[in-house]
Amino acid sequence: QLPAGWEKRLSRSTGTGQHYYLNVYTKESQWDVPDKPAEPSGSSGPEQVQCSHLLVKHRESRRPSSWREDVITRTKDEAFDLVKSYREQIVGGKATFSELAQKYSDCSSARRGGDLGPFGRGAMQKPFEEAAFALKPGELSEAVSSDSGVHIILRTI
Ligand SMILES: N=C(N)NCCC[C@H](NC(=O)[C@@H]1CCC/C1=C\[C@H](COP(=O)(O)O)NC(=O)[C@@H](N)Cc1ccccc1)C(N)=O
Repeated sequence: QLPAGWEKRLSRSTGTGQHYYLNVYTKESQWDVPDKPAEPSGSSGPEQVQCSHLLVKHRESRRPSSWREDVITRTKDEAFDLVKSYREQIVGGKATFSELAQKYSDCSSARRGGDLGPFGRGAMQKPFEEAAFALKPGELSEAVSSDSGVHIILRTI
């Protein structure tokens, strides 16, 4: 008899008829026979987060163009330096995240102060997702590099 919240499943991948155990709440699976009731919230943290971001693109960005500049030629290093200076202004209270995102973000979300709305895992590029889901609400990330460019991420919810 399994503890509450677990289902015993037959593994198709191993083919040796091995059983694994599925947490019916989080859909996370494990090989070991569970010895206590399944936790409703998995170890992968929140289901969804809401974030704003400020994106500085560079010449190696997957799409080196934005509403701000038709052809973006700054180098990746210059993008990192810009993002760090924006982060310092925000942390130092010289400007708000929203003001700087509206002025400087190379993402169309700039017009909404960088707000991306709520998203779950799987929506954003991996480096962006990992950084976003590691933040607590209200926390500001360090510079994060994705194929789009260099971001700072503010988790709002
Ligand atoms: N809400 C979603 N699910 N929208 C799809 C996100 C696709 C996702 N995007 C990213 O991972 C990066 C990080 C955040 C923004 C972003 C990239 C680009 C800018 O970079 P570029 O694509 O020119 O390289 N901005 C966007 O996508 C915008 N539509 C985001 C947005 C704008 C306004 C309102 C809501 C969302 C991806 N898997 O590529």
